[in-house]
Amino acid sequence: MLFTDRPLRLGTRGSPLALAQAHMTAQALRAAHGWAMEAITIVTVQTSGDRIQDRALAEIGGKALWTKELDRALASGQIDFAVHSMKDVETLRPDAFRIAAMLPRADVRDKLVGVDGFDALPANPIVGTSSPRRAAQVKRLRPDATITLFRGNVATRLAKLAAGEVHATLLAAAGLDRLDQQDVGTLIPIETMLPAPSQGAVGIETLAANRPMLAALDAINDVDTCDAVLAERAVLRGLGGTCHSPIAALAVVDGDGLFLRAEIISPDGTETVREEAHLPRGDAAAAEAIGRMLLDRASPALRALFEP
Ligand SMILES: NCc1[nH]cc(CCC(=O)O)c1CC(=O)O
Repeated sequence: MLFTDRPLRLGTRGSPLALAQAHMTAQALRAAHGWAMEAITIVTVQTSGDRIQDRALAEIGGKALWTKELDRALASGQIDFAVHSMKDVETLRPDAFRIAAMLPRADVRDKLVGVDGFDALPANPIVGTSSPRRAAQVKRLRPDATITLFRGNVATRLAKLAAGEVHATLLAAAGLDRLDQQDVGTLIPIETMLPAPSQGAVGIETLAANRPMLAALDAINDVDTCDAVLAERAVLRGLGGTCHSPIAALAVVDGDGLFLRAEIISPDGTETVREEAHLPRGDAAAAEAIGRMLLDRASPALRALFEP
């Protein structure tokens, strides 16, 4: 039985990927609780990140580009819960909100789209990405590459590639899979490109005070995904980093604990600092310490990228 006398309103961004993730979330909840189709209504909310398409997000510098408007809708009661790509959620969230569940994580890897591999790129290739992490990792592999700013949703980026604006671009396998475009691009091994913290994870947020909603969401929480993603986000916190910093981190469940890999990379790709560690699950302090260790071992120039 639904705990309200009206449908629950699930807030999401309006991009095709966000909508696909919202439908997955609604489906998981209906299946877990035996709810009817009508039990959940999807409400789209435009975010600042969706609206601003012509500048690098790192340049805008504003926080919470993908979450602010959804937060407001949650706080004002326009929606009951919200779905996010965890990769786009800031590491420090207001106390009033709670990430109550994560769906089982999808493929965490990046894909190279446009050519079959980095070796197949021509000399002095042009690669489109707006991710500082991907840009730095590409420069590490191909110092002759020029990075060009590439924003917009997955379809927009694929159209720019098809129009010949760049030789290649990078996209998350998770996003392509959820858009039913699993044939696009070539998977890059994590040893070559360690993914962004939280890549491939979908999080569902509600108000910390909304107990029935928290309980309903708990039924669809994937604990392994949640523990891994929380550790990756703790590394980010330890570094003082944001999604605008060249940081990669991936935790995977390993026996009773987690195996965590993390790296920071200079924008020109010439300096990489890496750490690997086995951690207990739920030990945020240990994961934050990995972030600080990376900084301690970085050159002053690289460290400066993380100073507020
Ligand atoms: N920054 C945009 C964004 N946020 C989440 C994903 C993909 C899905 C995911 O990582 O869960 C993407 C697109 C991309 O990086 O290709």
